[in-house]
Amino acid sequence: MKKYFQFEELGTNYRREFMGGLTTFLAMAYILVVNPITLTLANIEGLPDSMRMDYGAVFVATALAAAIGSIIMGLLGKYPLALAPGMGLNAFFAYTVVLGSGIPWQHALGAVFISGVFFLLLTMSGWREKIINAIPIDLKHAVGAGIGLFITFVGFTNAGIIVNNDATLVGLGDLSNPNTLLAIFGIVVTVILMTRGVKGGVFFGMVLTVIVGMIFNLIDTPDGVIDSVPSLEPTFGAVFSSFGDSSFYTTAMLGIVLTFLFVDFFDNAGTLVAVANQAGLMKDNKLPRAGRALFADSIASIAGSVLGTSTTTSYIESSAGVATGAKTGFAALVTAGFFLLSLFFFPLLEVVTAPVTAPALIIVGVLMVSSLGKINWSRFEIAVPAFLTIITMPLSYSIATGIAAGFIFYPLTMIVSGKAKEVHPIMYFMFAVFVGYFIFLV
Ligand SMILES: Nc1nc2[nH]cnc2c(=O)[nH]1
Repeated sequence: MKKYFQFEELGTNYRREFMGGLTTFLAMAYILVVNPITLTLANIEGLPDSMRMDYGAVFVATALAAAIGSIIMGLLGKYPLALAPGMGLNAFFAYTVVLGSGIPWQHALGAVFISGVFFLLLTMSGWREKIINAIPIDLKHAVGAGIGLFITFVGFTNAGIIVNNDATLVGLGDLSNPNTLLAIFGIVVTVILMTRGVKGGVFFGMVLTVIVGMIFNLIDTPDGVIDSVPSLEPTFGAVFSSFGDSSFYTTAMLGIVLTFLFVDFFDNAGTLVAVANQAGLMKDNKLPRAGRALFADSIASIAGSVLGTSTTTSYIESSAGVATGAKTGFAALVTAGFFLLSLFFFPLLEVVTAPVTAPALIIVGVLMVSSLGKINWSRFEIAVPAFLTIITMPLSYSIATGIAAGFIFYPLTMIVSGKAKEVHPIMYFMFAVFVGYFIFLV
C-alpha cells in the first residue's frame, strides 16, 4: 500500500494521510445535508410531489456517489482529491432545470448521465489531458488563486460575515450574530493553530469550533448516533426512464447537457490543477495521471446520475486535507470510507454546521492564493488574462466562468503583443469554445 501510493518519495505517512482524508471529509460533509435540501426543492413551498426527489434517497445517492468517485480517484488518479455532487451544478439542476423550466427531475438526471458519457469519451480520446497541458502555467496558477478567492467567498457567506446588500451587491454581515461569532472564533483558532505550524490545524480548528458551539447551544448535541440507511429505491435507475420518453429529446435539453458538460469539465480540470499544485504534485508544470483523474470524475458523474444526484465533481475542499498534510490517493480513500460510514451515522453529521466549515474554507483560500506569487505580473499580456480569471470566479460565483473570461483574453493579448506563436493551438480552439459559451449564456 505504502509503495503503491509512494509514501516515501512524497514524504508522507498513514497518520498524515488519514488526518488529511478526515479533514477533507469534514470540510465536505455539509453536502450530505445541503444536496438533499437543494435537489428536493425543500425550501420551495406548494410544489406537486412529482417535482420533488425523495430526500432520503438523494442523501444515500450523495454519499454513494461521493464514495465511488473518491475511491476511483484515490486508486487510479492517486491524488488526494475527494469528489461529491458539486454545489454550482446542483443549484442549476434544481432551480434552473426542474423549477425554472418545469423539466422532470428524471430528465434532468438523464442530462447529467449524457454529459458524463461525453466527458468520458473526451477523456478516453486523450483530448482532456492535452487541453489541460496546453494551458500556460501562469493561467494555471491564476485558476488556483481564483478558486481560492471563490472558496473564501463561499466560506464568508456561509458564516454570515459577508451578506447580500441591495445597494452594493455585497456587504459586511451582522457580526454580533451568535453563529457568525462562532465562525469568527473558528477562524481565529484555526489561524493560531496554523501559524504555530500544528499539523492538522484545520481539522482541530473544526473540532474546537464544534465543542464551543455545543457549549453555547449553537450546535445541537446529536439525538442519537446511528440510524438506519434510507431506501435508494425512489431515485435509483430513474434516469433510464427518461431515455424512452420522446419529450426528453429537445433543443433545450441539448443546451442543458452542454452546460453540465462544460462546467463539469473545466471545474474538474481547474480543481485538479489547483489541488495538485498545492500538494506539490505537478511535474515540469504538467499533471501526471491527469487522464486517470479525469476518468474518475466522469465515471463519478455517470454513477451519480444512476444513483439519483446531480453532477459529481472533484471538490476544492480537498485542499483542506492537503493543508493538513495529505499528498496521496490514500487520503481520498479515507474520505470515501467516511462517506460510506456517514450512511449509518447521519444524526452525528448534524454538528457539522456552516460556522464549523466556514473557517476551513476561508483558511484554504489563504493557502490557495499563494500561487499569485508565481504569476508573471510584469508581462501585461499575461497579467490581464490572469487577473480576469482570478477576479471573475468569485464575482460570477462560477469557477467555469472565471476560466472562460481568462481564456478569451489570453489569445487576444498574446496576438496583440506579437506573441501569437507562443499560444498553443488548443488555446485558440478554447477561445472559440468559450466565446460560444458566452453567446449560449445570452
Ligand atoms: N471545485 C468545486 N468544489 C466544490 N465544492 C463544493 N461545490 C463545488 C463545486 O461545484 N466545484
